[in-house]
Amino acid sequence: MSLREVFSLTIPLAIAVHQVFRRYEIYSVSFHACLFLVPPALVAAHVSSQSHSSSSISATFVNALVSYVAAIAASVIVYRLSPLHPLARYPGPVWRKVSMIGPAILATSGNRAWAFANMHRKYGDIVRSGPNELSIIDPSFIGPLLGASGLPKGPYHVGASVTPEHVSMAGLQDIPYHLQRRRPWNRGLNPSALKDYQPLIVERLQLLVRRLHEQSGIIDLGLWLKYFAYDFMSDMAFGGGSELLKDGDKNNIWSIIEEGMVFATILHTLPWLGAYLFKIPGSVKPLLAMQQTTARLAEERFKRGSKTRDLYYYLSNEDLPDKPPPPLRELADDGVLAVVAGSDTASLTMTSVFYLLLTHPEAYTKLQEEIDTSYSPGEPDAGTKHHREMPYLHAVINEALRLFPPVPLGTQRQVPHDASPVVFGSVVIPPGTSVYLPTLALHRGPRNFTCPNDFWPERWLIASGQLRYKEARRPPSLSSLKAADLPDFVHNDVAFTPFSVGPMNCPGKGLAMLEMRMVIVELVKHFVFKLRDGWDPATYEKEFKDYFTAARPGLPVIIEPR
Ligand code: HEM
Repeated sequence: MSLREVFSLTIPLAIAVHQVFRRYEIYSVSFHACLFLVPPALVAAHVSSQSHSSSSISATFVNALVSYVAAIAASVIVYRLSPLHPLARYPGPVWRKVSMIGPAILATSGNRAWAFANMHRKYGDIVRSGPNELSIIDPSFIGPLLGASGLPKGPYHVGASVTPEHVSMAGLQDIPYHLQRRRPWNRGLNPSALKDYQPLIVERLQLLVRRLHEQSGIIDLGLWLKYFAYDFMSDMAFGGGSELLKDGDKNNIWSIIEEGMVFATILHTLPWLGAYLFKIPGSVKPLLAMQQTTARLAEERFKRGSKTRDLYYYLSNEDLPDKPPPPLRELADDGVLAVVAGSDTASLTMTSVFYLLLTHPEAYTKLQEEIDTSYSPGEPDAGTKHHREMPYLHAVINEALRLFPPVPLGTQRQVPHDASPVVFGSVVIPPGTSVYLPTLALHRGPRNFTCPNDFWPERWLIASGQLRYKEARRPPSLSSLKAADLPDFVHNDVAFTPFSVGPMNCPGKGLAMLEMRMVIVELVKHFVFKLRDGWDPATYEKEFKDYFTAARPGLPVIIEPR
């Protein structure tokens, strides 16, 4: 039988299989193997049984397999670029419409969130950022898509999990199950739980201040903030167990987290790839190292039982004696969430705050004055009672979160495959579409914020009515203008989403804000920081990378006690 006859069977088969299975997202190697191997095997068996030629069944199978896979690939590409695709009406780069492989390669560079911002500048508010993915920066979509009646999480976390059953609470796509798993997190991060965590911050903060006093010359402030954040997170989540501030990072825990997040980001982009890589020993070593390390912390904590009311006290239902603890597997899967969400994000924001203060001396002086006025010299360390009277502190933190959001792209949502399309006016989001509302692009969009790329804490005071626009200190790009020539002041709070929005947003916001305020106040009270001479401040923005949570360069500073 000729090749032409083999093709006449495999090509229609490939097109039919593509049309049936394009509606499903199945991350199973054995399922994929059946899908790719069984049809060509059937063709080869059929052709060989009919043929009197001398070519072997294995040669026929190879021909059938190659033509079948090539026909599937062609069918996928043609369909994705065709006007028949449900997202055909949305603009976007062709390479993104064709496959997620290009976006996954881009993700390795850490420039994903910046690329989304650029894409929106070129293509507008709604961009097709993947074959079945939209990115939207029209802020009026934030409430409907993320709010109480919003969409479930997208499939991105599934790819970075050892199996689809080992997804942390943050990646659960089934809304009722997600909200059920979320309840103990809400209890463990509510204001009454925070009262128990506050003394832990104080203790670690005093140690941080002591350790910084012992340093001389140039230090990496970012590294010390990572040590602090990790030690505090260990106390808060697992009842202790980490001493980075005392001993340094001997077990390379921060490298384990940072390398693991790079892999996680690639697999977020190509969730099906995870199903393969987790089966190949050594191929996702950094990601496995991160997951195994964090799962071990959670398991050990669970076995120890609670000594204090830490986060796992709530996650294991120890606060609800009538309720049995959840399975150990769930507690272990959430370990990564406690560690990454609980330490990486807050330490990043504190580093951004100091970077911004040190590159904007006027703002640094203003914050120092506010802190010095609020806290009298003899006052006990690390009190929080003045936080409410410190608008500039709040403004500086917000501005750091705006310019350098710790989850730069935000998180993914998806219209379920079996749901109806989501319709807003003329915009239709078909079933199976993943959606991003990219945080960095929203935060740096001129339609949402005046001079969006400038560090200008005063904007928050103007927006809250505490300062008049025309009388406020201005950012460099407005400084030469007369008051009468100033552009309208734009400040769209809805577009400020560092902690996301709705019932699946960040439950750690209150804790993060408390921790960040306490640390910034204490450090500014105790030390004068100066950037190391010769360090190029542009490095920070250049090296601020999106690996789901953000990676950042070190912050080399000289410190002197005040
Ligand atoms: C500056 C600090 C922080 C920022 C900017 C931040 C931001 C975020 C964002 C954007 C999400 C995604 C929410 C979504 O999918 O809609 C998230 C989720 C989450 N964060 Fe935070 N976070 C911070 C600190 C913390 C802290 C200290 C904790 C405490 C452990 C925490 C715990 C969590 C948890 C458990 C989730 C998953 C929520 C869910 O899926 O229901 N975060 N965070």
